[in-house]
Amino acid sequence: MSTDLVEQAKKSAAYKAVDENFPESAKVVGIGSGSTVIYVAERLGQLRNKSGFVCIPTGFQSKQLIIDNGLSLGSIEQYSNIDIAFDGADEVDTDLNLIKGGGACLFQEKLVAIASKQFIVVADYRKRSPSKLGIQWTKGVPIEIVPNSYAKITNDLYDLGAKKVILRQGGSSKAGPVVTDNNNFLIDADFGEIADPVKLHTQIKLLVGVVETGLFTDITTKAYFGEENGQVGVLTK
Ligand SMILES: O=C[C@H](O)[C@H](O)[C@H](O)COP(=O)(O)O
Repeated sequence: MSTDLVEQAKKSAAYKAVDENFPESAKVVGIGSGSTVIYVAERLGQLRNKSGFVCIPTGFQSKQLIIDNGLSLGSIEQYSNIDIAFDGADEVDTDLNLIKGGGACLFQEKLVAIASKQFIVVADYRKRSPSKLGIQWTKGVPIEIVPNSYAKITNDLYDLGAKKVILRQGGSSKAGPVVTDNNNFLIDADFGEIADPVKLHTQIKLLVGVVETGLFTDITTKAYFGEENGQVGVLTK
């Protein structure tokens, strides 16, 4: 698989999503996290009226994207009504449910997403599931947790039917677990193919110590997929 092809797919999806959805009247815009949304920020930075709206970040990387592209930075505390938000996804099912959090940013992403009138997903062709979640993205559902609850939650997730539960590690970049922008830990819990994402999200969310899950259900307005052939596919409810 060519890296150039994937990169071009991300860029095409992001540019088209901005061009087709960004309202001239938008005053508050949510900016997601990850490698695809880089192109959203780039495109927004090319707009003539870029000083006419404020951008709400979903984490450290997102904040840097806003600054680097000459956009105005605001906060969710100042602006809790967002006109439109753009974000990436790790997997999108045919009902526009998502798995997010592969880059450890899911909590702030969900806060911005649910505060937005329109939530537009941008992704490359590898993220599109032919049916349910858990088919394309097999690393598990990312779950942000309060650090000292990880052992208990790990057991609880197995009780809920998880096949594999991993406390995400920093790898060669950090000895020990990944720490999120909110100073929490992340668990990746593999449930295989997810028949009912709303039910699974609810069950996990009820566990003591869980801050948020990477299952985004009933939030997405549209998803843009950069395809291998250079086209962009759009999925709408
Ligand atoms: O935590 C990270 C976010 O949920 C990202 O939006 C997601 O992982 C997709 O990222 P990318 O665009 O790099 O595939």
